[in-house]
Amino acid sequence: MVSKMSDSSNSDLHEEPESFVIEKQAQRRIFKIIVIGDSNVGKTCLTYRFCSSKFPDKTEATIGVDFRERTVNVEGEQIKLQLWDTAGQERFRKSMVQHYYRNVHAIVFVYDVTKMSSFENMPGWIGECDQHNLNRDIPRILVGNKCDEKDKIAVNTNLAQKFADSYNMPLFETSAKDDEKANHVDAIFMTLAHKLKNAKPMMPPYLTNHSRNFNTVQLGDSLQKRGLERARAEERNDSCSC
Ligand SMILES: Nc1nc2c(ncn2[C@@H]2O[C@H](COP(=O)(O)OP(=O)(O)OP(=O)(O)O)[C@@H](O)[C@H]2O)c(=O)[nH]1
Repeated sequence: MVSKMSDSSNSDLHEEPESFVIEKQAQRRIFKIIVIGDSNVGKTCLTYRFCSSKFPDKTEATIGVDFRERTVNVEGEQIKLQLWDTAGQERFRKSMVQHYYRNVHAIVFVYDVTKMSSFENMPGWIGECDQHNLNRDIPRILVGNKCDEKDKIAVNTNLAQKFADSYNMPLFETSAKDDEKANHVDAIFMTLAHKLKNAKPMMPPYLTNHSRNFNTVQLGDSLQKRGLERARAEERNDSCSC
């Protein structure tokens, strides 16, 4: 069973005096990344792969949210990525939803490449972020998981890429399960870490004002779906032989 909280650090702090370690940790920037998408797409496995460097033996549907952390070195700075692995099932999300969306620094949207409905639901997840006033400028990444299931692929790369482009997000197709893709999973989160490091300096989440109000315009459902429709239309044009 996966652990609720793990911190895999690549720093060599163990050899430093305790007071120095505490001081260094106090200065360390923490970035909150939420991982969202349908139930069963592999959010828990992806975050576990990144934080514990392995595929979990067994997982159960996430209830509310699980947290995992990993400290990474980005261009000489130790930054802590705090991953919020959110429940995909509506009944396990309800009570926690407000907490997910506070003080978010980056978002990872996950779908299952073997399940078209999980991709088709992406506009809904993006819409949920908009409804909670998440700024469109915060880094976002689209991840198609379970690429190891080569015979079952239902969402082709071209369609996913067009969709990602329409939202200005990078697309990563990967597998939390495939050991050979472990570096790839790391690359996804490290891409975000680099983007976050170079963003404006931010206060750690525990120092920010939780009741902050945002003025982002909320987008309607129809606008959310337009990205998916546009990706589909462009794909039809691409595959037309005329
Ligand atoms: N083949 C394959 N199976 C995977 C992969 N990642 C996850 N799985 C399996 O997919 C199932 C769901 O994985 P989870 O990580 O629990 O999915 P989740 O998105 O966190 O689900 P919720 O907690 O309900 O939101 C499990 O049986 C995993 O073993 C992958 O990369 N490849």
